[in-house]
Amino acid sequence: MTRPDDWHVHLRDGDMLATVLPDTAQRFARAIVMPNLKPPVRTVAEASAYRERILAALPAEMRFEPLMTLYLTDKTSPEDIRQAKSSGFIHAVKYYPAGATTNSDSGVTDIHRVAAVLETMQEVGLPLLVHGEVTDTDIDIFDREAVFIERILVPLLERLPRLRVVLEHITTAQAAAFVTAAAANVAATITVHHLLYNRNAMFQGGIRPHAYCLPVLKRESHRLALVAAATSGNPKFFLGTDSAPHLRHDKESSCGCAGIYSAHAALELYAEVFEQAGALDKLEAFASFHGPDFYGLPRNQEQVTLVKQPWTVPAALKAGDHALIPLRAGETVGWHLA
Ligand SMILES: NC(=O)N[C@@H](CC(=O)O)C(=O)O
Ligand SMILES: [Zn+2]
Ligand SMILES: [Zn+2]
Repeated sequence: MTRPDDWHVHLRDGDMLATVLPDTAQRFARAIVMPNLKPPVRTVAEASAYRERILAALPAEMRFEPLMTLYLTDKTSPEDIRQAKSSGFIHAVKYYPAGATTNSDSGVTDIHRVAAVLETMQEVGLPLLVHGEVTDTDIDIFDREAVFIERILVPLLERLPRLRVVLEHITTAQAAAFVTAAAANVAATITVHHLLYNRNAMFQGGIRPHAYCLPVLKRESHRLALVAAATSGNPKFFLGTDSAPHLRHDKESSCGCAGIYSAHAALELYAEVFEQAGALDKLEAFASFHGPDFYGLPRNQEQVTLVKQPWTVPAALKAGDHALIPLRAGETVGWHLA
C-alpha cells in the first residue's frame, strides 16, 4: 500500500522523543506533531526549534517529515497565524480547551477570546485541530465530546463556516455523524485504540491504567460507529494514532496520566480492524490518501507492505532508565510491517 502518514501523534521531547520517533518514522512518512509539550509550542520560533530537535533525533537511515503545529492560547495573535502560514512547515493550530487533557492548562480558557485568531485562520486556510471535549466538572466524562460539539463546535462553524477543522480522535457516534453531515472543510481523525476497544477494556479483570486515554473509551455502540466511519471510504475520516507515551510510573498511579502508546504497532493494528470489518480494501485510502488530500499535500510515492503474520509485542519498551508500556504489551498483533 502507499506509505501512510499519521495525522495526530505526540512525539514529546528529549529521551522520550528519541525512544518513540523511530516507531513512528518506520511506519509513517509524515506526521502532524502535537504541540502540548511543557511549555507548549506556541510560536513559529518554538515550532522551528522543536522541528530541528525532531530531525536531529531521527536515525540516519530513516526518512520522516514532521508537520508542525502551534498550540492555541489566549495570547496567540493573528500575526502568529500569518507567520505560521507563511513558515511552510507549520500546517495547523491545535485547540486544547484549558484543562481538557495532558498539558492543556495553557489552553484556551474561552473560545470567544480567540475570535480574531480564528477569523485569520479561516482567511489564510490554516486548519484548526480540536480536542473536542468540554471540561465542566458537572458534565459526565462520557458526554464531554457530544456536549462539546453542541455547545462549542456547532456555533463556531456557524460563525466561521469556511474554517477548516479537524475534530481529533473522535470517540462517539455523535461525532462521526456530525463530521459526516458537515461541510467539506470539516474532517476527523480516528485512533486505532478507539476502533479496537470499548470502555470495558479499562476494567477488564481489574483497573487497567494503560487503557486510559482522553477522550475516554466509550461504549460498544460508539466503537461500532467509529469502525463504520473509518471503513466507509468517506474522505473526511483519516488515520491519527494519538500515540501518547507516558512513563510506566505515570500510568500505574493513583492518578494516572491519560494516553495510550500505539506507534510501535499502529499500522499493523489498523490492519486488524479493517480486516475484521471485511474492509481491508479501504485501509489505504484511510491511512494514505484522505489525510494529505484534506491538508492539500501530495500523497506519498513510496509503498509499505503489511504481511499477515502474528508477532508478540514486548511487555515493556525502554525510555531512558524508565519503562514505557505499549498498547497490546505482551500480546499478539496479527499483521507485521515487512
Ligand atoms: N490523548 C491522551 O489521552 N493524551 C494526550 C493528549 C490528548 O491527545 O488529549 C497526551 O498528550 O498525553
Ligand atoms: Zn487530545
Ligand atoms: Zn493527542
